[in-house]
Amino acid sequence: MKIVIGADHAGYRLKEEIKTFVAGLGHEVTDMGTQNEESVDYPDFASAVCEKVASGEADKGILLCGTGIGMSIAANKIPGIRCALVHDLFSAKATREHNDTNVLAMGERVVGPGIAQEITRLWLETEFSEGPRHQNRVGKVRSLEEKYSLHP
Ligand SMILES: O=C(CO)[C@H](O)[C@H](O)[C@H](O)COP(=O)(O)O
Repeated sequence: MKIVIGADHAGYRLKEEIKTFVAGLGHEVTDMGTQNEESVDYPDFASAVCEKVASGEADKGILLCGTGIGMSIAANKIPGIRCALVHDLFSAKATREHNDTNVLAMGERVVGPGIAQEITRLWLETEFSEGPRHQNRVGKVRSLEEKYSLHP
């Protein structure tokens, strides 16, 4: 898969770990920065990553910041993005199966690199459950996006 990854200063070190890990799984990884621990603003990197996913240039995105919260809030503002903030293996699997998430957010100040790698592996390898109830619900999420982008 084509994976695009990005982080702010508080997620930079975890980004470097996850980038190497994902490339080692055989995926093509594009790094949208940041490239050091100097203070930057997470929405800039959330949008850089999510625009590539929303346009179809990348299959999935991974975002890292201190908590993952700011990244996930910003990512979910972008049409076509379903981003999950995940810090456990159960949610990593469930959010692919139930929500068909296309962006994963994690917090470097919350989880260590070992669990973050296993979350990433499970999230990347889990398919969306094609069951009609999940398709229906994801369809309703898309409808909300259309409704509120027309009537902010
Ligand atoms: O989620 C976040 C903000 O909601 C991120 O954790 C940021 O990385 C965090 O705010 C950075 O904080 P800092 O004090 O500027 O390092």
